[in-house]
Amino acid sequence: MTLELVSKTQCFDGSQCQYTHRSSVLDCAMRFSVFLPSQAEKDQRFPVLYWLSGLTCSDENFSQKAGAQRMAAELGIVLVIPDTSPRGDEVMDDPGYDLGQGAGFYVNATEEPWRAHYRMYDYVVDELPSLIEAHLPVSERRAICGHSMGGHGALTIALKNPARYTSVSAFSPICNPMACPWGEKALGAYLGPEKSAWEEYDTTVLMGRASEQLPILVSQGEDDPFLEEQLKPEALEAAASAVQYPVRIEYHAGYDHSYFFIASFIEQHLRFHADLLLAHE
Ligand SMILES: N[C@@H](CCC(=O)N[C@@H](CS)C(=O)NCC(=O)O)C(=O)O
Repeated sequence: MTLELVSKTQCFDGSQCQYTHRSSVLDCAMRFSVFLPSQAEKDQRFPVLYWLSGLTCSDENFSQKAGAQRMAAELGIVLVIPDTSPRGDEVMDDPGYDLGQGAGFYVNATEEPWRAHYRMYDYVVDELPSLIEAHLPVSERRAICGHSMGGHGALTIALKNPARYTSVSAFSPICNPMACPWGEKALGAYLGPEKSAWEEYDTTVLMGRASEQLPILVSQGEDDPFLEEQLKPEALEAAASAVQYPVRIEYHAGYDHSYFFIASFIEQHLRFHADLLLAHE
């Protein structure tokens, strides 16, 4: 597997980079972004925080709007920001913003016409970390965080793979995709009508099946227009309390669903992960 550097920009004495590569899992060319703290060029290996973005995003939204680089540079954490779906002319798409390209939902699709390329779960869990760990100055300590659809991705991936991550956090996650319009549309298309297949990608269900508990932090804006219909943090609270899974859910008055909210609390999330990522290094 080879990586091609497409851009490198100095930022807080480190570098903000974009790479492309051929993904064998997704069977298409993919681009992702990475922030490397300055010390990363001096033979040190750094832990990684994977960021999963939401609907309509590419690797650029978080890189350009969250303002995460200053703290990542100070803490000594590499940020890896994948795209949100397979891409390209040969990849199936949908006219809606909430299905197809930009809306991969971090699942492995089993249904036609999606199954050929839409395998974002395997891409984020296996292929991308293998690539990053083979080519960049990183350790095997990983944490994962995301927003909205990406918050759903981060939580489900961490719950299914607790040994791979030190910690997980989410901004405004889709907590119960089996019971909201975004989730019903995407899971129905990618996984088919059988709802037992959807359970594999629903945080509220996976929480009840977890054999190991990871530290979880969730931040939610109270003025988020998607809060009641799509995000349903109360379903996550109920699922967590039913199995005594200690989830820290913090509500913030006045904040909406945008990157202005993320920018306001990203330092807290980075410090939360740093405490665990750097604890046993
Ligand atoms: N109708 C909205 C829904 C999509 C949306 O709100 N996307 C969120 C994630 S769920 C986002 O991060 N948008 C990109 C941005 O704010 O930079 C749109 O088309 O932008």
